[in-house]
Amino acid sequence: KPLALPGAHVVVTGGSSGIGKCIAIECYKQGAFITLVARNEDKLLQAKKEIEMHSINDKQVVLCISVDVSQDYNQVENVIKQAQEKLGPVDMLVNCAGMAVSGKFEDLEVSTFERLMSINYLGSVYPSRAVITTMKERRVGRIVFVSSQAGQLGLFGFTAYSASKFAIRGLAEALQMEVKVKPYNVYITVAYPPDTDTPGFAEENRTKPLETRLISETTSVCKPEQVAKQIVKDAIQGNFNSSLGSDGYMLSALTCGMAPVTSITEGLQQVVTMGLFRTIALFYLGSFDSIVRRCMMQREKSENADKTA
Ligand SMILES: NC(=O)C1=CN([C@@H]2O[C@H](COP(=O)(O)OP(=O)(O)OC[C@H]3O[C@@H](n4cnc5c(N)ncnc54)[C@H](OP(=O)(O)O)[C@@H]3O)[C@@H](O)[C@H]2O)C=CC1
Ligand SMILES: CCCCCCCCCCCCCCCC(=O)[C@@H](N)CO
Repeated sequence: KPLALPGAHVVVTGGSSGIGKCIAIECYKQGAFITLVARNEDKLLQAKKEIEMHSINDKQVVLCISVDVSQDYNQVENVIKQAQEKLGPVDMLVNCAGMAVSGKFEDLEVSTFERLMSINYLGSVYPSRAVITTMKERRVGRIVFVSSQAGQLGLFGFTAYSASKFAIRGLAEALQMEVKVKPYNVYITVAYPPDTDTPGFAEENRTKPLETRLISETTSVCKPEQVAKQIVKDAIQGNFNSSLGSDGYMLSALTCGMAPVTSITEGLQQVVTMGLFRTIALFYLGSFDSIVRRCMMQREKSENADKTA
């Protein structure tokens, strides 16, 4: 039942940087052929070189495609066709292209809501839509969506980002029910990574509100290699949920809702731990509220000091 990566064609959107690049490396190390999809060509070529250093045989190929996954469906469909002509039908698609912008609701531009929804949500719909028919016909396939812990709970500063990451889950839950029926043999995975040390994370931190930073620090920053390993493992296995670390585990159990279970053990664990994790969550929520209150008082204080000065 697990997908065999040797010789498989894996497409990674956002594969030129951060988590996506590490996912590509992880698959390449296990013998896959890779298509990287992102916009900037220099970054793509740089990543290709880096990935190729991990080859395990001399047949392996890394193909680069420069396209914006969030703009035009026909364009996305065309580049996927090109990739399939060169490396064969897509066995696994990893939707990792995405970005985060944080700020208070009233401080975010309206265009930021549109942009994050385009990149994080529609940018996952288009490539998936372009590969699904062939996957169902061939009765082989994995589609991975990279959401976020911020796609499991809403938090201060992430009105635009959390919504776009929650949307991915709705898509994945619905799609999963369409494809999992045995004959199709297509499996959907949603990953919920914590803060991860990537170029995108460094960029996002330059404008992050203090509240968002302090609340996020509840979970520690992970290495992208570690996150990638877990995601690839869960995707190969066909697990619907992919999370990392003890807080990742707790969050996924707590927010399982009507998500499908992959094993009886997973279902039993959710049933047994739900009450306990909700209790723990209430304490976390209390601490988040007090962070927000403290920051507000701090701000008022410094504003008053400015006025008197
Ligand atoms: N780092 C973190 O803390 C976390 C990240 N995530 C999610 O993981 C994913 C990857 O994050 P991370 O590795 O940090 O990001 P990076 O910013 O390091 O990399 C983003 C990648 O996506 C590509 N990309 C961005 N926009 C588009 C687009 N419109 N079309 C095609 N490619 C695009 C970028 O290339 P280019 O700009 O050249 O197009 C780049 O390859 C994102 O979806 C993010 O939300 C989830 C949880 C935590
Ligand atoms: C039982 C309950 C356990 C509760 C644990 C709560 C932990 C909350 C922390 C939320 C962190 C959000 C990280 C977002 C990462 C991300 O996507 C950005 N870096 C954007 O890239």
